[in-house]
Amino acid sequence: MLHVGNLRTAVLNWMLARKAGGTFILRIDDTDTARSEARFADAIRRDLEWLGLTWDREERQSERFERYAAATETLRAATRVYECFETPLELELKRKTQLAMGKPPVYDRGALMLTNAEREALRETRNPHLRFLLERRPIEWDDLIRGPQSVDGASISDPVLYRADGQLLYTLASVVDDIEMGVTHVVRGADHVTNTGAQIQIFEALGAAPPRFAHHALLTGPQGEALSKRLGTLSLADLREGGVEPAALLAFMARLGSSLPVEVATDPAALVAAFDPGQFGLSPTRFDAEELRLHSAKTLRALPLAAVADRLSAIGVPEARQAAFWEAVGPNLDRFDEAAGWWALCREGPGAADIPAEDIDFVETALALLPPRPWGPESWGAWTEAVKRATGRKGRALFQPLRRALTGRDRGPEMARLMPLLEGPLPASAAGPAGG
Ligand SMILES: Nc1ncnc2c1ncn2[C@@H]1O[C@H](COP(=O)(O)OP(=O)(O)OP(=O)(O)O)[C@@H](O)[C@H]1O
Repeated sequence: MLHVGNLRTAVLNWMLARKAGGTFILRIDDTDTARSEARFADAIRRDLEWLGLTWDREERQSERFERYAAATETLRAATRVYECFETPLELELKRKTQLAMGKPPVYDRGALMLTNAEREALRETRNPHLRFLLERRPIEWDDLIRGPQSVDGASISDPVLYRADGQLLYTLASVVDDIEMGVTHVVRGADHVTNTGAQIQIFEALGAAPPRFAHHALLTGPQGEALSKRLGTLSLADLREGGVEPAALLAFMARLGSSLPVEVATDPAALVAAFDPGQFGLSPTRFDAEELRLHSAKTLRALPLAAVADRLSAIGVPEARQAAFWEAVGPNLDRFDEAAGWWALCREGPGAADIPAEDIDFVETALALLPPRPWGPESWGAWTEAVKRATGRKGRALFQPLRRALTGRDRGPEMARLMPLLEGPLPASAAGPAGG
């Protein structure tokens, strides 16, 4: 399930591709046959579609195993891969010993020291895993976000390409794909910087020029704590169910931690046009779900009718009433699903008026002064003026009970706009339940 951190990667890649007029590829990394299920890929597609992050091509790694095997043979012929037999426990022990001696925990290439006889003996009892042999030299690239980068090949462990159970890992598969699919730019989180050093050598060993890389800062929680998939509330599915507007989430992700402000942007083309990877900083970017919710409410209120017409139809607002309804109710919403309650009020009335005892006589008088329907934009002003003259009440003491009588609520849309939409039955009397 995608979370906001993964989404950050998707949004930046999408903007880069769209701005350059390039091709945005959705690549499903499903080489782990045990863990890969169609429902996860479906959820990813659903999340991206919800946000409008359309892709031009889809590729699945599970259909390309023979390509990865061919690349492995190329590396084998060039003696750039070697078999290792250590168990995870043995590797952990080596790491601990190195750390205890104050050494960096880099794989010691013990497998290269084995004699043929030792190797044969190990093969009898263990399945090997396969490592890529790094050249121990500095690896350099000009990162589109981080600027000139250098990773020392001697400071990283030879990366594992295939695990002992035969499972192919992302490190090799993604390089092979990038070469064969003509990938020009790889944008991903800063957790991949070291990995990029290793992968650049794999590109070169396969005779290909590496693509351009951009590593964005990782998102953290509001207190700087790490985000992880396990923080369920930050999955896209949960944000969607929590009423976050897709346009708001997109704009938030497109700008957070950049030199441009997070603004209400109901048209993604504007975000794409202003995008430049150089605008993003290196320090971790704080993500605050509460800020996102506020930004979402602001975005929702700014959405034009055309952007919400389908959803208004879905809650039963007829086309002819949509413009007036959205004008009245839209500016008052925090999340779209609240609109259904307001539409129910328009259709069905407020139900029991539930007027406080001290206001019952006042509301009784007021209801008798209601102008006849149909109500227009002037009706609220005319009614409240008449009630004011008849009762002498003014300000909050005048308006609040009248709002409550007509809507059953103490807060809500501007009454002058809402009143013409109220078609449902009104309270028959201030004290009793709604009448016909
Ligand atoms: N907190 C984060 N902030 C920004 N980007 C992130 C964050 N976490 C992951 N990413 C990015 O999301 C992309 C997908 O990464 P990956 O599948 O490893 O996600 P993950 O959530 O870290 O997964 P896992 O829990 O399986 O390690 C990568 O580009 C990675 O850098």
